[in-house]
Amino acid sequence: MSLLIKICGLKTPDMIDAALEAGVDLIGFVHFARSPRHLDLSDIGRLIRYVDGRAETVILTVNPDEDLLDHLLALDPDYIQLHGQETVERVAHIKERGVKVIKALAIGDQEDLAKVPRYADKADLLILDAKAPENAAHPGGNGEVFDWTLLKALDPDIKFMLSGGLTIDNVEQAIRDVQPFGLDLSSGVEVRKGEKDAGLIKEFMRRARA
Ligand SMILES: O=C(O)c1ccccc1NCC(=O)[C@H](O)[C@H](O)COP(=O)(O)O
Repeated sequence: MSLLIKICGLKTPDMIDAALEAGVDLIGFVHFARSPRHLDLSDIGRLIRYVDGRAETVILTVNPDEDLLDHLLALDPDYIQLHGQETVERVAHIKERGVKVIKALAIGDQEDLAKVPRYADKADLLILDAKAPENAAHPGGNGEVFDWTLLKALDPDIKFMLSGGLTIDNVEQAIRDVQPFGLDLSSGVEVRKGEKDAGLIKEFMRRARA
């Protein structure tokens, strides 16, 4: 089965077109004010309508309260991605609202693996991402790679998307070494923080699918 690939932090119809042409499966929009990829609700709604079912759509947010969740669900994304400290119970509750949930977990050391099986049982998709540096303004999208060898200790039946610092230079090695179910990336296909590049998207996808 081919790898499931998500690109996060798309902001314009042009870049959505580039991602769709390159064969990206999941298009991610960031709703987190401190991020250079942040979009307000009306822009996210407009871009979800632009995608119009040509790929699945994801709204990424961090520790959303019920009020924000109501607004996000009204935009009718395929997935909500939770990139904060949301509990397993919170994941289950959000799924009960009738949307698929992606849970991102930060992996920095062996201890971080302990929580993975519980979330894997509840979330529709799991992203294993690098821990953000201490002074980071946002918990993801920092271009940091974590030690992939940690994942050797994980139950091989757990499906996850590998994330954190993926680029055209390391994607082939990542696939070879980790053999993930999917890939998730953001800054690796940007020329500046928050600015995606069609050529990098195309080349990343070519190498990932090769
Ligand atoms: O991308 C952001 O700006 C962001 C802000 C707040 C929370 C999460 C965020 N991104 C999460 C993602 O899904 C990224 O794709 C993932 O962290 C990998 O990012 P990168 O290392 O830049 O490829």
